[in-house]
Amino acid sequence: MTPHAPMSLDTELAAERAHLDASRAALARMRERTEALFATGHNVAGDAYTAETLGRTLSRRVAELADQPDTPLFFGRLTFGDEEHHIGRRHVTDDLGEPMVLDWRAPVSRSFYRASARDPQGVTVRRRFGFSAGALTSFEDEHLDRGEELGTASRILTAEIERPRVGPMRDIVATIQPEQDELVRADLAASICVQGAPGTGKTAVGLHRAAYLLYLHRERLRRSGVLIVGPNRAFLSYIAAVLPALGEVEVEQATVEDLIARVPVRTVEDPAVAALKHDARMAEVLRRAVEARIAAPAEPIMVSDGSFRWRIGLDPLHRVVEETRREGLPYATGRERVRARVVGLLQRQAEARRAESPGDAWLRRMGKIRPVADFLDAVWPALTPEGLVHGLLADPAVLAAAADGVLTEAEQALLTWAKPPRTPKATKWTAADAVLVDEAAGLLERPAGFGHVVVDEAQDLSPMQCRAIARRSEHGSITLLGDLAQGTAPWAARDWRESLAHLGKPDATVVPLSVGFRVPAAVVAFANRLLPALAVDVPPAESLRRDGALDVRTVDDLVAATVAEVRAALAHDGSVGVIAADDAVGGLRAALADAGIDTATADDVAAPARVTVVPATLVKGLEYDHVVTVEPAAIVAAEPRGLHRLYVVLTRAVSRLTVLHTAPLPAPL
Ligand SMILES: Nc1ncnc2c1ncn2[C@@H]1O[C@H](COP(=O)(O)OP(=O)(O)OP(=O)(O)O)[C@@H](O)[C@H]1O
Repeated sequence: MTPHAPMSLDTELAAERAHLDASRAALARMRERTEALFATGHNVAGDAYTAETLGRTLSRRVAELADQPDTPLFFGRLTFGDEEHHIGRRHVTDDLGEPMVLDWRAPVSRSFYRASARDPQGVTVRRRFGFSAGALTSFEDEHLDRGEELGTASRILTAEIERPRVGPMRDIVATIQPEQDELVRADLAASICVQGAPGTGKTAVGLHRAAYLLYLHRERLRRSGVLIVGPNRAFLSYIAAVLPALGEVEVEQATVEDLIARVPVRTVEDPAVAALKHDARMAEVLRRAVEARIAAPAEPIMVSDGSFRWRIGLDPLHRVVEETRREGLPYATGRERVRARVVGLLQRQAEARRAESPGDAWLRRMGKIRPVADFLDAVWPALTPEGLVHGLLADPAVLAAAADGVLTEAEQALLTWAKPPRTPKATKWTAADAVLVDEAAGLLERPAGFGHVVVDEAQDLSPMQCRAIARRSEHGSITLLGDLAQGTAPWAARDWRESLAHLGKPDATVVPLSVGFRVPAAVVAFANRLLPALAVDVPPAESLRRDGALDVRTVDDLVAATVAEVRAALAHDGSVGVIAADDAVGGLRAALADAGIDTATADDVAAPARVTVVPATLVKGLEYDHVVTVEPAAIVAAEPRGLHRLYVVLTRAVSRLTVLHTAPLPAPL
């Protein structure tokens, strides 16, 4: 588009609306063309494989081209001298292939986020659009060439930040801030760690970075994949719609528990035992346990092969095992390497005696022939990850051998089962066992890795969980997002360097984010009173939001006060989150139901109910427009890192926070 002559605001708004309509129509035609191709795909493809690949590509493309009527197709416009570009969620071209809307990730769009009066990057005017329910309602211009710049004073940014929240998380493409954009557009090769106070946009940055990388490295990342790791299912369902809204429909989103689910978790165990199993020293114990399964050859191999007899003596067998061990391959690969080397020795004898090279069938037969199989089972037996962990925890002698000098005797005693289950199958595994089984699996075989992994709420990962992610990102990069102040797990990180080392990315840069977009200043100030007691070294948050309200009240009857507070909150727009200690949730839900107020659970983001009652342990990463926190003292008392939990709870509010208590507030407040 070329810029028009100066117009009145109304005419200009009308022109922009016309461009929006035309862009929507063009997008619909792009989609129709793809759908038509999809319908005829199997006719044009030469063979079944091509047809299937084409079908998959096209159906993905159809999904990517979906138009969400209530999200604007573009949200900005850049004028570079006599050139103009609308910036939106995806490329839209007219029938001649001319761009009508540029994808926000395109190189040109970068200036929309980064240009400033000081460094205009060729931009003369930056325009932001205001929207309501998909309709264009206003715009705001910054004449960068005249030194005009609104920064965070932008009305449109303020309106977006202060918008009453409802339902699942939305994308922030229209208002990504420069320091966020720098992280979003960091190189694929760069692993970064973002330390940010609550509501500084860490989750948003991680999701947009995934979308950006997929745009820039489409083919490569489609093959290797992008993974988002979040703390729990409620969180994952809360963020699930963001990437599809940006046209990215193929990103895997999982909890660490999903990722490592090789054995069913059927029971819980003593926290001290779990903490020990999450300790990095367990990696060394498991490594040694695997190594201990490799034995020195004790007998030569004799094979009868038709009229021939082959024999491999102890010396060459020793050399085969030693050489393979030194190569440091995953154990299962090593086993196959030993097999291949033994067969190679047989082959050399056969060639010498028969003066011809034996064929593939012979090689395969030798690989499986009894004496060779017996030899392998004796020196390099087949192992399963769960068999290995079972063997370790069931037998104090096996554990002692592997843990000598690594774990104390008391720790070893803590680990071994008092009543060992007879088989791995009969074992009632715990969540921490699953972590050990995954570590064992990584020693046996390298898991397929992802091209990029985004880890949210990373402060709660244990060293062993970090290692599980490291195995899946060995040849890729990571974006680690978290806040040390919000660490609630017993093994929560106190220092990002340590987590990064366990993640295999010791050199990643740690970048702070400190401007908060969620929590109003008054609420941040209240929550920040907890910081000195949390024993972490993090920069405190400052809020962009001057609005919002905080109300801390002593009440006589918690349940009645909660019901009354929720009823009052429902007079406003936006979601209401009631957050209480886990064991108080049932009672509050019942009381609200008795009062005729429908409630939802945290993992049901599509629920029509505006009120959600959330256990304190599930609320990490979520936000509600109005938060009612019930009895902070009970939240703190419920777990060892209860003050950290309370800090998380108090920083969930977007507009208003009400704190109701009967017991005195925890001391730091
Ligand atoms: N640049 C932005 N423009 C508009 N809204 C933003 C921006 N950055 C963040 N937000 C909004 O601020 C809120 C908090 O963002 P987000 O959940 O990503 O923060 P977080 O740092 O992950 O918080 P927590 O530590 O609590 O998990 C969200 O509603 C998000 O959409």
